[in-house]
Amino acid sequence: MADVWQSAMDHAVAVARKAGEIVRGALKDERTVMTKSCAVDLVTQTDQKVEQLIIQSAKEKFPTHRFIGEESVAAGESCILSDDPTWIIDPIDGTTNFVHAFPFVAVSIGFSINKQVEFGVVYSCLEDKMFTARRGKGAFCNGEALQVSEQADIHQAIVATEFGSSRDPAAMDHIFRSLRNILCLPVHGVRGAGTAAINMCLVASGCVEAYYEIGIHVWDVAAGSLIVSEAGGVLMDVEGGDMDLMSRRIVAANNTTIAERIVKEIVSFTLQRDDAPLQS
Ligand SMILES: O=P([O-])([O-])O[C@@H]1[C@H](O)[C@H](O)[C@@H](O)[C@H](O)[C@H]1O
Ligand SMILES: [Mg+2]
Ligand SMILES: [Mg+2]
Repeated sequence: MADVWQSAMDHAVAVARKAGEIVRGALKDERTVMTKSCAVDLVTQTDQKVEQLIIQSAKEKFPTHRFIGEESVAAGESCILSDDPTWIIDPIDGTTNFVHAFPFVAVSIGFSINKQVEFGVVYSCLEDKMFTARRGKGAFCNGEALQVSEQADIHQAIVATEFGSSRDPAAMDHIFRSLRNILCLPVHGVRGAGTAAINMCLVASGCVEAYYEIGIHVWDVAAGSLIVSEAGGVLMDVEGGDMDLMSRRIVAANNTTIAERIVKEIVSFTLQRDDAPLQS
């Protein structure tokens, strides 16, 4: 049988590369910065332009597909994951990095069918690394197969996380308590690239053992989640159990031992789900 989703994946790779060129070009110009939910939740015209490019080009080729895009949702579109083929787009993951020219910025495109990610594309545009994964077919970086680290001892691990873009004092409290717990296990180190998608690609590449965060959105992690699992890693909720793409929480690790050990140390909290009904 013909591989019906391959042409969508090929298109995602091509448009992510084009988007990356736009991002690299925009770094040469002054960037106009706007804010969304709070003073540190940044967006630029490049985020919006890149999202439009990805959605328009995919809509032309695949008119029946659905789209969830970070900047479209910010503009009031709904964020419901249905069983239909759906493109889940973060046009610039790492907008704060982009604004400051901190060199980790990604274009992230996940594609789901029946609420399951079928392929994921993360283009780390400043490193020129194209991460791809297809369900059941492995994960790759610039065509080379990826494999997670074999480390099972948390004391020998590097763990990635982020502070996110909320400064809600109660949430910060939980975040710092989790961070302290994990640092003091001790682990070898804690790192953060400033982009959820690249952190997940680092797990898939075997450079860090795990990444966790509470506060991410579906567009930050849809593509990366498949890249991690196809590289042999595992996904979990921060309280253990299955990861839920719309729950805004994730643990992505090289194996279950490391994931469960991290879960024990996370002081969890809940946020409004991505698919919560829009408030009028
Ligand atoms: O806003 P954006 O740059 O696309 O995405 C953000 C980045 O991935 C950041 O590392 C993470 O901490 C936030 O939770 C995300 O929202
Ligand atoms: Mg993002
Ligand atoms: Mg973004």
